[in-house]
Amino acid sequence: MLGRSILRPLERLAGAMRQVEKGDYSEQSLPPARDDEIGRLVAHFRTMRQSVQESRHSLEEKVRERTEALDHLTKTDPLTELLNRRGMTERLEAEISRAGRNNSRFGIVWLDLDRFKDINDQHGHKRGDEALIKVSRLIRSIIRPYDSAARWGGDEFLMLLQQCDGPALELLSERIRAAVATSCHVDGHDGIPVPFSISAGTYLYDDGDDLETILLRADLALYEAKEGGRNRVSHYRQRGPVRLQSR
Ligand SMILES: Nc1nc2c(ncn2[C@@H]2O[C@H](COP(=O)(O)OP(=O)(O)OP(=O)(O)O)[C@@H](O)[C@H]2O)c(=O)[nH]1
Repeated sequence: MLGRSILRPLERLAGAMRQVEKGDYSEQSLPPARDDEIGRLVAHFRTMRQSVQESRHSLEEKVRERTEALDHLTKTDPLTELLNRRGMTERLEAEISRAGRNNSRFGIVWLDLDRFKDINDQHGHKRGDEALIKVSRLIRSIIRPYDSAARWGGDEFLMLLQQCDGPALELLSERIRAAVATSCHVDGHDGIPVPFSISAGTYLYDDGDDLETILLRADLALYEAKEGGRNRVSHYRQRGPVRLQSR
């Protein structure tokens, strides 16, 4: 009698508690509802289990949100809010394996402000920062929604253009160069606008390329654009030397 009415219900309740301890909030076979102390104990347990489950869920949700925010921060450049080098490296690596799987191609534009040191030296670091922000906004307004842009460091920007071919890469990089040259400036002394320009090197992914090769070749093209006189875009050609594209 004592066993059936008291000990067995208490054993079932203890079993249900152990389940909750293990993180299992499913409806355990609790003793049936009854109007006595055991029944009230079971009812309290149900309420407590629900409240523990809700708190845990909300805590997990907060941790997930914070982790996402932190992840975003570690991959974002604070000045321009573009990706930083780390964020872009991750995208590039993902794109390289996607291109390998799908036999698709993508393009890289490596862009660098021309004589940026002079802007800093003559008009101040704040104006230099403004120039970087202007370039970043312009890039964002020109690339397509599924492309990515990063501030690679200092006055260098890197763009990843998905599903790209040679003509599209040339068109887009040239559009960015021309837009900076015609519409970007910093406010110089006495409010006189001081225009500035960028140089860019491009590279189109080829089968089997790794990250290092891609970056090296885009950088080589950029170097050629600088050597060629700046305010120009140079395209690295597969199986051949870099050829300069004139303005
Ligand atoms: N305002 C500002 N300047 C920066 C920042 N990061 C790097 N720089 C400056 O960017 C300049 C980069 O100049 P360089 O790459 O050496 O060369 P450049 O003057 O742009 O000349 P070319 O690239 O040869 O055309 C340096 O003076 C850095 O101090 C930044 O966050 N803000």
